Amino acid sequence: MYIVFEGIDGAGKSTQIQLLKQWLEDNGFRVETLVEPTDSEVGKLIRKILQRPDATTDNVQKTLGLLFAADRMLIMDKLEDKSKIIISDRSFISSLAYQEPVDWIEVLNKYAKKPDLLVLLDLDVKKSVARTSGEDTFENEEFLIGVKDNYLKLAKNYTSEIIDANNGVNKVSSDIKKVIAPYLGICPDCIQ
Ligand SMILES: Nc1ncnc2c1ncn2[C@@H]1O[C@H](COP(=O)(O)OP(=O)(O)O)[C@@H](O)[C@H]1O
Ligand SMILES: Cc1cn([C@H]2C[C@H](O)[C@@H](COP(=O)(O)OP(=O)(O)O)O2)c(=O)[nH]c1=O
Repeated sequence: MYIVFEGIDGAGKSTQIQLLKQWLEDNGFRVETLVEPTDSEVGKLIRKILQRPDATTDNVQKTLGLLFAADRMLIMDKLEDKSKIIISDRSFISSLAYQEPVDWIEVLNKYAKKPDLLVLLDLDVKKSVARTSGEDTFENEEFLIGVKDNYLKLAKNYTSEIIDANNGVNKVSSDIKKVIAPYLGICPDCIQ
């Protein structure tokens, strides 16, 4: 099963993926976690470009769209592993939410694997900006308001669960477990 966590910067993806991984392993599942951008040569270049002051300009955004698509091709084989649950921190859906024009981004990601389940952590933009160091020029309110709206529209195109990420860590984690349990045959009532 390929599960993708999405959400704006600082939504709690990394935090929740670690908690979910531990819980699934405690329930007897084998789990592998991935992150986009990856730690490949392409991913490293992306992280460098993200810190440019002009990262949100049209041309740099189009460059990033190309690079993100190239970067994720390097992990496509890992997503086919049926022996474990793959949980990814971001996916091509991030490109559809952050970059534009969407029709071009869709073509670039034609060969990207679609998730069996999209978990969208929906966080207020003000909390996102407060939580992130503001390193990447993406982490500004006006830009992230658009990204948040894009995610809510995109979620309708996939098997998805939208989680209120404004709650405390444990409440968010419990909400995630409750919605994921049925997909994996775990009894929801067994969850604290
Ligand atoms: N539910 C939460 N409430 C308050 N702070 C949180 C919550 N979840 C995560 N954080 C904090 O917000 C920051 C971003 O969390 P992180 O899991 O790295 O988000 P993401 O991976 O989506 O960027 C971290 O400092 C983390 O400790
Ligand atoms: C994977 C991906 C990420 N991004 C953006 C989202 C983030 O701002 C940044 C990735 O940095 P990241 O370290 O993932 O930030 P965070 O975990 O706080 O979201 O790149 C895109 O714009 N398109 C993409 O396809």
